[in-house]
Amino acid sequence: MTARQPQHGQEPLIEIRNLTKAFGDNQVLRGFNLQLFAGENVVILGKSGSGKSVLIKCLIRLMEPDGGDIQVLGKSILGLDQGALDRVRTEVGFLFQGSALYDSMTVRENLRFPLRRHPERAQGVGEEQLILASLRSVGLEHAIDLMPAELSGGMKRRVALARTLILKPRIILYDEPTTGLDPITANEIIQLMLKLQEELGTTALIITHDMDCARVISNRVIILYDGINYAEGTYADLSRSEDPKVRAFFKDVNQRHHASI
Ligand SMILES: Nc1ncnc2c1ncn2[C@@H]1O[C@H](COP(=O)(O)OP(=O)(O)OP(=O)(O)O)[C@@H](O)[C@H]1O
Repeated sequence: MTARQPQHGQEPLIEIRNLTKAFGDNQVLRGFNLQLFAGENVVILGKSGSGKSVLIKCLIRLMEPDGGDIQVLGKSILGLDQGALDRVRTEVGFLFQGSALYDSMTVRENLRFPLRRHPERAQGVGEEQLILASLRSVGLEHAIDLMPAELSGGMKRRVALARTLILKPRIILYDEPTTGLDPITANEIIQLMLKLQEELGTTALIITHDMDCARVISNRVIILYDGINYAEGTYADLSRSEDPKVRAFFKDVNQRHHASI
């Protein structure tokens, strides 16, 4: 399966304008811009320490930016109070790096957790039905009574994804979705992400180091370099770029490619 081409609507679901963030003298974001349109998978590539996590944390206000603006579904989120922010967060699901399941809870209880914070999502359907439907969408209905310790790494990632999906977010932020998985399991997660894009029409912003993931999943790639959106394009376009900083990202991939022909 390959990434479905999105229909670019008029309004981006997320728009980041001129975002800045520093820690003392360390100016991490220096005017980052991004538009995320309905139905697309956008990958942000950046080397270690370039500010990818800072960017995604600002996007859900786990961290306050110093300047710029972040609009989600047409509204600036920077001035929102906690209640309004919680409502926005039901539209923006976040898949944490490493799954972050509660170890002392079963899969069912892990999935019930977000519903307790947002009971309105289960109204008229019922918690159990939503939990089952969400597990079904990741192919893990049978794991409902298991504990996280009984799951493989790939299953944990899928349960975490089901927990994110249960609130039916329009946008999913994936933080390194394939890190720590073997190549076969990583590919299963990538295929699942594509299936969700296809079947549920989700829109995704994906932070990754994994060039295979970026190649397969992305409709568009943005390179975060020196605190800005340094380069942008399809994976295929960027992989042919003459810019030395962009080429550095694709060097290993291109070498592998040339070695195999
Ligand atoms: N809470 C913080 N306090 C001080 N400095 C921070 C904080 N969070 C991040 N930084 C700094 O911001 C910079 C960017 O960090 P960030 O974690 O966003 O990088 P990254 O691109 O996600 O890296 P990686 O790919 O290794 O996860 C780093 O120099 C880091 O030390």
